[in-house]
Amino acid sequence: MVSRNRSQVKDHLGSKVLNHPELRNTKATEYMSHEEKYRYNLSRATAMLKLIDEEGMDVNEISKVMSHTVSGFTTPDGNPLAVHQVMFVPTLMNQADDDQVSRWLGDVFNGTIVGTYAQTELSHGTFVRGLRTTATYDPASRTFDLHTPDVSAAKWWPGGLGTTANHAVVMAQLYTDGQPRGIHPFMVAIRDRETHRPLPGITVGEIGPKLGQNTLNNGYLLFDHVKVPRENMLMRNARVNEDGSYTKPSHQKASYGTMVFTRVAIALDTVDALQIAATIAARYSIVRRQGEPRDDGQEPQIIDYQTQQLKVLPHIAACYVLRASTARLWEHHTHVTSEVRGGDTALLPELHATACCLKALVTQDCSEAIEALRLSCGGHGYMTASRLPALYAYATAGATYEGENTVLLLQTARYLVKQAGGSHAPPAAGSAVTYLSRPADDTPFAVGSPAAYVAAVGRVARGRVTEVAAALQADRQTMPEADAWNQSLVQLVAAALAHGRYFVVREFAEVVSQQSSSRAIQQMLQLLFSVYLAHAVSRAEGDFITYGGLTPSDIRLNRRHLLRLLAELRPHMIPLTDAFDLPDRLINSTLGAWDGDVYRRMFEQASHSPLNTDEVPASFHQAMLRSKL
Ligand SMILES: CCCCCCCCCCCCC/C=C/C(=O)SCCNC(=O)CCNC(=O)[C@H](O)C(C)(C)COP(=O)(O)OP(=O)(O)OC[C@H]1O[C@@H](n2cnc3c(N)ncnc32)[C@H](O)[C@@H]1OP(=O)(O)O
Ligand SMILES: Cc1cc2nc3c(=O)[nH]c(=O)nc-3n(C[C@H](O)[C@H](O)[C@H](O)COP(=O)(O)OP(=O)(O)OC[C@H]3O[C@@H](n4cnc5c(N)ncnc54)[C@H](O)[C@@H]3O)c2cc1C
Repeated sequence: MVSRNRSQVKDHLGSKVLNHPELRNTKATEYMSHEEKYRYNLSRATAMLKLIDEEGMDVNEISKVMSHTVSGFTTPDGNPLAVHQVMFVPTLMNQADDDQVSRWLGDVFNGTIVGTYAQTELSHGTFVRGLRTTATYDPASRTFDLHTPDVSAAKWWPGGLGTTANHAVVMAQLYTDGQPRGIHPFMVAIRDRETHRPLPGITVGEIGPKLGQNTLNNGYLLFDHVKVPRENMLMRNARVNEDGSYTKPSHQKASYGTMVFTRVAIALDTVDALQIAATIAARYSIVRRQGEPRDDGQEPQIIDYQTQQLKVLPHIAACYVLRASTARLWEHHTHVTSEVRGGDTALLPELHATACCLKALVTQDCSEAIEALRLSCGGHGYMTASRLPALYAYATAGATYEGENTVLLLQTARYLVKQAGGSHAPPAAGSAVTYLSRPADDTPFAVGSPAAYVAAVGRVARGRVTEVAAALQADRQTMPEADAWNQSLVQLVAAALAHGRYFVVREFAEVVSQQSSSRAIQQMLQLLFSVYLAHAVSRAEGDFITYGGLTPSDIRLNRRHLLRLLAELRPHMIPLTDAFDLPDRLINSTLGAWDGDVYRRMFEQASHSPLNTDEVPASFHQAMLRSKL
């Protein structure tokens, strides 16, 4: 199929998904049991998978179908096949060798093999080198023995593992020739393909309810000396030969590639959730009137309160700014992955550093923003039917999975301090860290000049990174490395976030400067950028004084400037969120429908409460009257 651009894909999806015979009719899932919800979400996830197959979509198209905008409609409680699609299949494509790909991929695509990515264990998630599931090679039988030494080493969390998958890519400590070789991926059958019963030696099940995403079907998995053929170790990178000899991968962390891809996908996708939340809050803030009537006799629309503008409008600007940088990261990932497949891993360290940093920055910003948007809807934002709680649950999961955010920011910081100290290979042309080896940009700060703001954001990043690099270097002279690192953790995290912010604003500056199709669009992008920048300064005033070259007077001016910009943006709020092009059925919120008919929808959803079926529910007689006796 010919590759389509973003909006064509959206239109195409709009008709394909919203009119699909197995997907178009939705049910409210709030009152379903855990099992019913799972069945409902699984059957819709399966229909979606078939659609992807029928359409022959490429990875970019699949990323749109899997995006939260669409998957929130197809699988509102979490997609039990998400990890199959986003992690299991990409792991096979990138880490299995050609023979293995041809052996498995047919069955993956015809739906016989359904998989998960089983890495995290009960006692280890972050510290991957500490995983304790073992895979010990026996040259005599040419098999690996997969084993869980005790319950704390049980795999715990993999999505779809609970009751959906029949295979898993298992990350385990490889032992061969009597030597530990580190973490490697193994393709393991965990359930019978026909009966779906767990295979001998396998203990598997679902882990239980969570904050949200309850049909992701997260599971546990234990191995009791399960034999796996040699050919099931994924061998594109490292190899174990028949005699047990070991060939190292071309890059020490080659087997971490799936995590890099998924971090990039999560960063891109969490912006989708923010767009939905921003649309809901914007529409509600227009419809909702409350307060002392004004001269026209009407109570004010809540968006006309300055405080409400601050709660809502900067997050609309963030949707535009974060969308640009995450889309850029996605393209960059595609480029670096093809280089790596060709054997050139030079760009991998920086891709890893950028993916870690953006995944963390975006999920942190978006979950904080969605919570602010929920609060901006007052009491009604607390209702499930507003959709805001589920959007929050989705975004905040992204702050933990695929690398807990603090841990990921420390990975970025590690790269940055090495760059600042010159102890890493110099950055390639076009690198995002060249600013660290150049003099600081001394463009004077001026309220109203985006370029001056971008320069200040750059000075904050540079100042943060060089300061913590120097502190770390000094501490290293007097204490062990681990203690020196620990002394600087908080500042390292702040430095990585500041670097991420600089990356984001530079990318958007480029988008604004390259936009040439319409003057009006360029002006609107400039206004959005100004709001984002002024808000970024207002969130980190101390940093901008300490490192950014701003004076207390600049800070005061920026506060006023931000409020003026918000008033300027306010009339454009609805067109700017309409431009996300989200049909009501995809938004699925009582507060966020296009027609603004909020109160009727709220009543309508209340009518679904099973407690309203009878005037007096049976429970009253069973529980309350009895307790009076
Ligand atoms: C198709 C798109 C659709 C969009 C839809 C999106 C929907 C989203 C739904 C997805 C559902 C997600 C489900 C969630 C799944 C999971 O959570 S899977 C489990 C994920 N787990 C983690 O992320 C664990 C985090 N921990 C780590 O990654 C690592 O342990 C660590 C913190 C990076 C440390 O690793 P370790 O091996 O201990 O590192 P060191 O030995 O200390 O070495 C550090 C050096 O290695 C370099 N490095 C580390 N990682 C990478 C990498 N991935 N690539 C390249 N290089 C790497 C690092 O930079 C250091 O280099 P040097 O400084 O040069 O030494
Ligand atoms: C919804 C969901 C889905 C998931 N899906 C999967 C899946 O499909 N497959 C899979 O394998 N896993 C999955 N996971 C697991 C997930 O990847 C881990 O939970 C995540 O990587 C965090 O690891 P952890 O739980 O060990 O956190 P911990 O590392 O225990 O974090 C606890 C605290 O310790 C801090 N901390 C830990 N180490 C350091 C350090 N070195 N320096 C500073 N602070 C540190 C953290 O910052 C955090 O504050 C999923 C998790 C969730 C919530």
